[in-house]
Amino acid sequence: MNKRPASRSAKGNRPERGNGPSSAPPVDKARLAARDVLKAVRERDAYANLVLPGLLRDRKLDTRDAALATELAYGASRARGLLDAVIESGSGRAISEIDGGLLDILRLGAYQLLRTRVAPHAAVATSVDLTRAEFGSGKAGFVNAVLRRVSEKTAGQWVDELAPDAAKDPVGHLAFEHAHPKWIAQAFADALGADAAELADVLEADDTRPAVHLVARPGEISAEELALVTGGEEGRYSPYAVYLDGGDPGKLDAVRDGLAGVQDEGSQLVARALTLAPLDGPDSGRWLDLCAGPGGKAALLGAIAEIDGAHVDAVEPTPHRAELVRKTTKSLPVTVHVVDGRDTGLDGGYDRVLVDAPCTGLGALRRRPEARWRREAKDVAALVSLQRELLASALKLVRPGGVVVYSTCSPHLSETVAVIADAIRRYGALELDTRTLVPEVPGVGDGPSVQLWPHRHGTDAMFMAALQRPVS
Ligand SMILES: C[S@@+](CC[C@H](N)C(=O)[O-])C[C@H]1O[C@@H](n2cnc3c(N)ncnc32)[C@H](O)[C@@H]1O
Repeated sequence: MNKRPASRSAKGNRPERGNGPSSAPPVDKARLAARDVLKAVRERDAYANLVLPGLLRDRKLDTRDAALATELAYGASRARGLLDAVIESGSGRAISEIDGGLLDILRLGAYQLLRTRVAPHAAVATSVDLTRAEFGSGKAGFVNAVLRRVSEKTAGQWVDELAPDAAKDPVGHLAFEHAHPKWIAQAFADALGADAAELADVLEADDTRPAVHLVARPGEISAEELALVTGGEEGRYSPYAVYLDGGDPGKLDAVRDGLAGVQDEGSQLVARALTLAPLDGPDSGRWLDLCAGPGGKAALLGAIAEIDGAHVDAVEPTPHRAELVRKTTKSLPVTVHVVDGRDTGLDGGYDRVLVDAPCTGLGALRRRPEARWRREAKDVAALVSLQRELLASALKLVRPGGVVVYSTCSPHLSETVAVIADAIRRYGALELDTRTLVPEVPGVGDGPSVQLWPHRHGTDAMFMAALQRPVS
């Protein structure tokens, strides 16, 4: 099991009183913030990465406390399945029998014990303090007893004791060890195919905080200039990408002024591939983004369209997401349509159509800490039928000889190659060698489609395939 980077011990964290009895001992700000994130995720299905930043701001946590709160909140959210198995074993109770408020604290404590270098006594003591402050001494005794039992074994020993047998169920074993639901680990193994030996690396990459990727808007600023003004590093693959080590990209002048945006390099490659795809016949400049919200790819397509003298119609049925597309594409040759991509009412004849389909998002789990425990295998079927309908609609809207690029931020085979195979069978679309549209990127699979991976490329696990509508 991987060890997280050093986290500071409880000592030195500035204490704060919880909501409990005034005689309760103080609890530190960072752990209280992390606990409140776990609580929001559990009680109101909140997204950890949306709750935490506001909370850090409102409570004015200093840099060190904010870093610890982030590490604990995100880490415990990601590792939930593993932590719960250990807590069940340590408490002798099913998770469903443990009060939710105590469970948040136990998860936080177990995470510190198993996956950080926080001193065990500090992990236990701060959890007990937090419990006593909020729930009283009786419950604090329970938390103390459970965490002491958790601390009796290392992470590796817990895995040896609780994970499925590696010889009989290798995927189940790795899934447990790397804190992923087995169905997701299996989906990754299926997509890796002959390279399934890389499964541990993919799972590990999901637990690694991704670098911030910026996109330098073509026509506004070059990646070289953006790297210079931000102190970042030019991307390896996309000519528009710049990597940042950290910090708040929203505070960068280039982002505030609209010269650059935050966008995973894989997404940049997808939008660019659409503009590079060979057409049968001339490009009249009619481009369509059929699933545009919140507008990351539409903005890059719009910027390239401006240079190429083209125009982008951007479709998004959800009004508030359509508004986001409008904001990101302001002053670009992009028209937003708040309609369903399956029935747009738009005139066909487009040269290039992007279907960046709604999907399980399994390829972007590193960005959404709790997402892996929220998604269920049964979600896939409904998404696949929507994906097929959207791709069918795109193939009607594109002109003969025009190109549709279908993409997902998921490597799940049902959402990727199976959707493409279905479209080829039903509509006679011709599949292009999509690898030629990302010529600088190695290791994208055996083709004709392209699969990117976080552990190989540092991008989200984006899939893309280019289909051409036959001329006759
Ligand atoms: C993966 S996101 C697209 C991300 C976007 N291309 C970007 O780069 O920012 C999928 C989008 O499809 C939208 N969507 C869902 N159902 C749709 C439908 N029936 N027609 C068109 N878009 C749909 C979702 O609201 C969501 O905004």
